[in-house]
This record gives sequence, structure tokens and C-alpha cells, in this order.
Amino acid sequence: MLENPINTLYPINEVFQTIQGEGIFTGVPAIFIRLQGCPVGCPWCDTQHTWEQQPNDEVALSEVTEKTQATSHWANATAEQLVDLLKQKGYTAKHIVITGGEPAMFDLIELGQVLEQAGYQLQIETSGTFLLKVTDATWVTVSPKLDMPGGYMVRPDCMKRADEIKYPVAMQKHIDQFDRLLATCPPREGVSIALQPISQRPRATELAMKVCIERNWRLSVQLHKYLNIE
Ligand SMILES: C[S@@+](CC[C@H](N)C(=O)[O-])C[C@H]1O[C@@H](n2cnc3c(N)ncnc32)[C@H](O)[C@@H]1O
Ligand SMILES: Nc1nc2[nH]cc(C(=O)O)c2c(=O)[nH]1
Ligand code: SF4
Ligand SMILES: [Mg+2]
Repeated sequence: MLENPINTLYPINEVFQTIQGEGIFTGVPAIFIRLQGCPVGCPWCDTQHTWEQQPNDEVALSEVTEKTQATSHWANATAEQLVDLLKQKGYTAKHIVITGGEPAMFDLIELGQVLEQAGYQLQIETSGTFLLKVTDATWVTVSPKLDMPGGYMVRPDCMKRADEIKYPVAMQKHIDQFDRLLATCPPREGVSIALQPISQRPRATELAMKVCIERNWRLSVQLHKYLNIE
């Protein structure tokens, strides 16, 4: 039995099965559930169509699950509806990535409990700027967003809960900002740290590789963009 079965509605932008292209789980077959809405405002964000949750963009769940291109259309779904959908689609992956948008704007406990009961392992991709409401078993990937236009701050409790840190970089200034974050809001001992070059820019990739080698951090290159998959 769930502790609070209240049939929370989650705003869904898209659901698809692919290969995880980022972070520690790179290469793992995964189902992505992308939630609508993010106020953080990273200028280089690759999912800007998920930022606004406009009432006029609400569509039927069947429409978002059949998307062939990125749009700002979204549909409400309960956790149970999502489990039914994954079964109906015949997806074989057992790893589910909850992303967005900023999924940590929502209470993800019920979603996590229902998906875990159905046999899935959950991962959340988050900027670390909202209080996390996830199950204990959820793998938390924090991709810290520092000094972004939305004015949100990375939370020390998110940094402590992180199972991995995956920081987007393009220039030395970003490394300096990250160093200050690590000094003031340290993650747990031994947590994996990766640098992720912003938008595959060659200079960003060179910088990320250089710093990763110096610090013994990992490189995360958004494999899906090199493979031209979702
Ligand atoms: C689109 S975000 C959604 C989840 C959450 N809002 C976050 O920022 O972690 C998913 C991941 O993509 C990364 N990302 C977004 N745009 C990117 C870009 N242009 N280049 C590299 N990484 C990017 C984010 O840093 C994050 O790790
Ligand atoms: N293949 C693939 N891997 C990903 N890892 C994180 C993604 C995201 O947008 O959160 C993502 C994505 O959009 N596609
Ligand atoms: S926090 Fe994530 S979804 Fe929001 S703007 Fe930044 S990268 Fe995009
Ligand atoms: Mg992506």
C-alpha cells in the first residue's frame, strides 16, 4: 500500500525510450519521462520548450506520447496512468529518468513509489534549486545551476542528497563558480563529479577534458547528441 495514494497529476511533456546519454548511467537503456515547467532560465538550455506550462498547450496524454518532435504541448497524467502507458508501449528498459523542465518542482514521492512497485529503478535529473521530494531509492543527479537569470540558488540539502554531480561548463568562469559551490555546499564523500561540455562546443569540451584529468573527475559528453538519438 502507498502511504498517500492521492493520485497526483504530473504535467508530462514527453515519454520515450532510448539510451541514457549523460552521467554515470551513460549507455544504460532508459525510459525518459520529461515534466513540463522550469523557472531557472539557463540561456543555453537544450529543452527551452519545457519552460512554460501554458494552459493553452495542454493536450491529451496520447498526443504527448506520440510526439515526433519537441513541442511545448503537455498533458496531465497520474503515476498509474504512466505505468499503464509504459506497459502498453512495450518498453523493455527498467531504468526510468525523470527529467524536464525542472522535475524537482513537483512532489515525486507518489510517482517514485508507484514506478518502483512496478519494478523500475528511478533517476532524477535536477538543477538542485528546489527541495527534493523523491523516494529514498531514487538516484539523484544534481546538475548545479549557478547565477542563472531565474535567480534560483543551489540548495545545500540537494548537494548532500546527490548521488552524482554533473556540472555543465563552457568557460573557466564556470569552473571557478563550481569550485566556490563545492567549498560552500560539499557533496557527500566519494560522490562522482562529472563535467558536461555545454552544447558540444569544441572549446568547452577541451576545457572539460583538461579539468577532468587534473581533478580526476569524469567527462559526460551527451552521447545521444553524438549518436543523433533522442
Ligand atoms: C534539460 S536538463 C533538465 C533537468 C534539470 N532542469 C537540470 O537542469 O538538471 C537535463 C540535463 O541537461 C543538461 N543540459 C541542458 N542544456 C544543455 C546544453 N546545452 N549542453 C549540455 N548540457 C545541457 C542540464 O545541465 C542537465 O544536466
Ligand atoms: N538520451 C538522452 N539522455 C539524456 N540524459 C539526460 C537527458 C535530459 O534531457 O535530461 C537526456 C536526453 O534527453 N536524452
Ligand atoms: S534548470 Fe534544467 S531545464 Fe531549467 S533551464 Fe536549466 S538546464 Fe534547462
Ligand atoms: Mg536532454
